[in-house]
Amino acid sequence: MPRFAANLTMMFGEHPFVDRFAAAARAGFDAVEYLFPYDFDPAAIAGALQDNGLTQALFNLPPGDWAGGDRGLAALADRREEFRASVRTALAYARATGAKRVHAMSGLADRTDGRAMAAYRDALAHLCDRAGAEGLEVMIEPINPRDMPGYFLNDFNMAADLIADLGLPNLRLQFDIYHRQIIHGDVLTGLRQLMPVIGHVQIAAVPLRHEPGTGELADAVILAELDRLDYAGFVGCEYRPAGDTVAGLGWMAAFRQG
Ligand SMILES: O=C(O)C(=O)[C@H](O)CO
Ligand SMILES: [Mg+2]
Repeated sequence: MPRFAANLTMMFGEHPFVDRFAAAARAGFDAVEYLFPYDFDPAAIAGALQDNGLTQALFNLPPGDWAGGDRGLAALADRREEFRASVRTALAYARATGAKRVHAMSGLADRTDGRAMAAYRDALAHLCDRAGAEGLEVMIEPINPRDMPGYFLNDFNMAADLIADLGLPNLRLQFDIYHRQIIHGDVLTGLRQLMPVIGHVQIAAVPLRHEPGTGELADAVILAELDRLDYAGFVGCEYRPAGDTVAGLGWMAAFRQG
């Protein structure tokens, strides 16, 4: 049975961010993820987790100036020191919350640019070293170019090759089923081939990124395949509810019963 984590950036938007933890717990989740906790004190996030009996599955490193268009820093050759500062910040939140994995967004850069690739490799080596010393895994996630034009890591084969080539023991793939379907399709084969390097999975319907089961994929078959492959990690529910979050959770009950 997949262990679902509510994505509090996208779900439970009916509530202010800090109240989404309680809402997720009331809805039956025992784990959460989100993009960025940095508007809040680490102790406040840790308290919200503890008060509601929740595990922190994943969160992202600071992405740079998100409102200004940044989508991560790792592949940005001119932002090396800022990236390294973002590592220190993220690790402080991981320590406070007990999170065991972080996602480093690559940023917007041309994947054929050798300087960007060198910066990315250097950034991942640095992050994996610092995170590994604290028992954490580092995720990299291919993101589809329709949602994020110009994103450096936009291909699952590129991510898998990089993980193999870098050989960093705690560098893993974040397999977002939504992005996989848009970039390549062939979701089940991708899961079967890449399972040895997958550290986190996320799910949403394609193409509208609403509740699983409402799009073009057989999401129940995909989730059953994760069980068949003995995937023991989290499945982040990184979708935008079509309406009220709780009213839209029927897909999960049906899956659990099925
Ligand atoms: O967009 C996604 O799919 C993510 O998981 C990132 O963390 C943020 O864009
Ligand atoms: Mg994702």
